Amino acid sequence: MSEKVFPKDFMWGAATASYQIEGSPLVDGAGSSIWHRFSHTPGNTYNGDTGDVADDHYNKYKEDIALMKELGLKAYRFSISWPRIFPYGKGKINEKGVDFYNRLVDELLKANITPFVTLYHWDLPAALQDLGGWTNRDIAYWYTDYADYMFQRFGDRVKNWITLNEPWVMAFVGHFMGEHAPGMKDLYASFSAVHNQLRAHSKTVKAFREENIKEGKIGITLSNTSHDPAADSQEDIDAARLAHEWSNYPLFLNPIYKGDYPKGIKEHASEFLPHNYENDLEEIKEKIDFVGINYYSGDLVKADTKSFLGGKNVERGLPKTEMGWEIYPEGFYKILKGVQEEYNPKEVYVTENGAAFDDKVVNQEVHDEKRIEYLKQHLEQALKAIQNGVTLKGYFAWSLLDNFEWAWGYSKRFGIVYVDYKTQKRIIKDSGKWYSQVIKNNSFEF
Ligand SMILES: OC[C@H]1NNC[C@@H](O)[C@@H]1O
Ligand SMILES: [Ca+2]
Repeated sequence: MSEKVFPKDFMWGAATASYQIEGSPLVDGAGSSIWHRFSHTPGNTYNGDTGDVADDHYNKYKEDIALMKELGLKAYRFSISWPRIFPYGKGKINEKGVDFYNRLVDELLKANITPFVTLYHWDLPAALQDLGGWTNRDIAYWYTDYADYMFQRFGDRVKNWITLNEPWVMAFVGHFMGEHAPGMKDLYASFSAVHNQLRAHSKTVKAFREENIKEGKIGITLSNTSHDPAADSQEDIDAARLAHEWSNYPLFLNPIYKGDYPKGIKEHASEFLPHNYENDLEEIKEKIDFVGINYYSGDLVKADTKSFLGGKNVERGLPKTEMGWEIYPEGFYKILKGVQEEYNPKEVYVTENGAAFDDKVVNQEVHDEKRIEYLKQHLEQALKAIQNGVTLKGYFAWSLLDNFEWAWGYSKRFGIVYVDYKTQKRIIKDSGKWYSQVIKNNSFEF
């Protein structure tokens, strides 16, 4: 393979999530989600933004799939909204909710685009939160029943399944920092949410195997930030390693592949792990078909006794995206290489990578050269990872469309396609045009 071309059949895609793009959160019998509640609670989101309309994808999905086809996407990663299917999380099924995803999947297949379905991208049915949500051990059963029902209804057409999106963010930004739904600030609840998400994930993998879905593959998507020691001192090196074990793929892949939490977590955070967590480790250890890696940025970690796990993030002084995240492409390589070395997954997909910049429309065009530069720098690192033994099979740009960026509302634009929220008009940005050339050439050089 020439040094700039990706392997044949490399899976080029783009990613979105239900609450961020669909709108119509309570239409056609859908139940409320914790993000509907959180965004409707004053003070929680920028400008009081909510997912009530978002990109109106619930109604415009055909137009958006035509856009994906125009871009030449091979695959599309999206999430199913659990409360559209089970308005109360369990029990009563909402056929109209199932219907929406049936129409979406059928339209994707018609356009020859491979669906990659995330079963859970944070919009938990609010009724389950009233029962404790991810801190209630029974959620492992509620989630598995929901997932298994999705396998039964869509398994004939959907072959690639992701159980959870970024369980670390759900657990800690949602239950410790309080900046995401359900808005808790409780470290014990956070580790309980980690543990119950792992239990739910592995029970679901077992149920998936029993469904015998032809050519079916199941994996998990994990968030990652490349953490380097601020100085070449043992305490900074240790702090950076601990930050890696806690906030990156090891927190979940160590239990899944090796049957226990990472060493550093057991040494420094065992008091927060649920009582008798050891009894669940054998069940959590369950083979998966691929690992989904999300990557955006890197930081430096400096030893700091006042911070959780004894480390605080400091900056390198690199250029930043609109999110204030430093642009560190080398960290992408480190994360990809690291996951292969530490757990040797059969397959790896980059399930999210992208950047928010201050996009402006000029004569119906968006000249987002910074985003093209960001994507190119990161694709160079992804190709280098493949050339160094990483079993990387595909890459999903985050995101197809500008959308609801959680607590930041609509103030941060990650799309390769611009959305004018007043008119719901879509404009393919220069980065979208560039990305369609990458797909055509299977290379970032053309
Ligand atoms: O912050 C950008 C993205 N990060 N991963 C999860 C997605 O839902 C976010 O929009
Ligand atoms: Ca097992």
